[in-house]
Amino acid sequence: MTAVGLDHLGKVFDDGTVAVEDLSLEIADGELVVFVGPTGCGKSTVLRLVAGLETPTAGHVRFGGRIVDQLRTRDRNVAMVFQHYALYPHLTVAQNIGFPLRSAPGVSELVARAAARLGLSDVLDRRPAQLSGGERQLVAMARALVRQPRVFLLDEPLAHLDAGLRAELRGEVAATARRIGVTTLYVTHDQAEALAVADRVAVLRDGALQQVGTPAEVYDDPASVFVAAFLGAPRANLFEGAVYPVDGRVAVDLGSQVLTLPADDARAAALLRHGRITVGLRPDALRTATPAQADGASLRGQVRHVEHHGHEGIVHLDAGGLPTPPAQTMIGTADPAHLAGLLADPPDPGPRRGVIGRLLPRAATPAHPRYGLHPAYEPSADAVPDDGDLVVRVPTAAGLPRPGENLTIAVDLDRLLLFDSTGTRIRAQPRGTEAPQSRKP
Ligand SMILES: Nc1ncnc2c1ncn2[C@@H]1O[C@H](COP(=O)(O)OP(=O)(O)OP(=O)(O)O)[C@@H](O)[C@H]1O
Repeated sequence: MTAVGLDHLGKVFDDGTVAVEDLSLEIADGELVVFVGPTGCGKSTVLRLVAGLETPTAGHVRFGGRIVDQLRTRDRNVAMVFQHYALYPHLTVAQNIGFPLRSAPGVSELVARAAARLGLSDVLDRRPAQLSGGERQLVAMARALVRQPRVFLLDEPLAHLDAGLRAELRGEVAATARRIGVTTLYVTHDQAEALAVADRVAVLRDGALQQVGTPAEVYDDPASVFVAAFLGAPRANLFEGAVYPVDGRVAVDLGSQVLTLPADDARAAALLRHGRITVGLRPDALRTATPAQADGASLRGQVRHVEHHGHEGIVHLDAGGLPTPPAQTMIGTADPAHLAGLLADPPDPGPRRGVIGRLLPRAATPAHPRYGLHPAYEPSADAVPDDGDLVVRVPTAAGLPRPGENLTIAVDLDRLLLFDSTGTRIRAQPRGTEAPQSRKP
């Protein structure tokens, strides 16, 4: 078993496609790291580089401290399982699992052990056609593990299974990798699967590592708006916001509603350096409240629709927020020059005019003295699109609201996620480094 090191790893294909860019990561012996990201972000290429199926154009791959760039795949002792595995239809399960060992001594014992690890002991005499899809996938894994590889590479191993089986098997896959203690790199585009199985999650975007951490770290403490948006379902609510000081507090203006943080909030000083921000609210950082409980940490909204999920409802509210453009969350950061051009010269006519119109500077008011770009919610403009909804989880036991109802939503301010215009998280500052305007008189 082996620690795996990726040192400034890069892969540019002959046609110029940059699949992996300057990726550095240390994966501990026996650790299970899941690479997750949208399609085309370079996940599979990372696995292929580790396996030796591709040659890096920059950087190195290390196994146990030794650079393995020159080693051929078969000399690296890695086992790979792909989404589309191929079992031999005319061989039994036992013969399929033992196939990589051919006639090595002790095959039947090794096969029995690998089968037992994956719960396949009772089906060893069957042929693949007599197995379920999930069992076939487990046979492919057992076959990969029977050679006792140094590194286990799984590329979307469950992607072709239906959702129920996927959820069932992902626990089994993770448990098996941990039981064997083999260092595992696991690729998926399914964020729920990543959070469920990983020791650490590595989030990739456009070939570059965005963040790596335990599932709790990347979910609760995302480094960027992309990571916040990519991980979690329902997705984090993301709204455009403006920040300014007001009455000794810091206002986070969502256009038609304002959240306020006390000036001594550890994030206040950093926040006040940004006029416009993106505000992230995870649905589980919100809960319904009575109007009497409302203070600076609440929002109001009218229920648009409710999805019943058995134990809970997912409630969509119109809270008047202006959604963060997808370009900023999922595809790329909006180019400020491009945005400035649009603001100066909005396209006319067109469906985007309403949205851009709401971004245009509005007249300064005493409450908004310093910043021109407030996301003003204009009821007279185009209807707010559905993706501007505030999404909240409500336990079914508490009784689900009905469309049209007006709700007060308490916001857990400690879990308010704030991002600057480049999508980078605005974090609390260590004491003593606050900007002058946030200091108490
Ligand atoms: N042989 C190749 N030649 C040129 N470009 C390639 C090659 N293989 C992959 N790419 C490109 O490299 C990028 C990363 O591909 P990769 O398969 O690693 O992504 P991925 O994150 O695994 O995607 P998916 O989730 O869709 O499998 C993509 O833009 C892809 O089109």
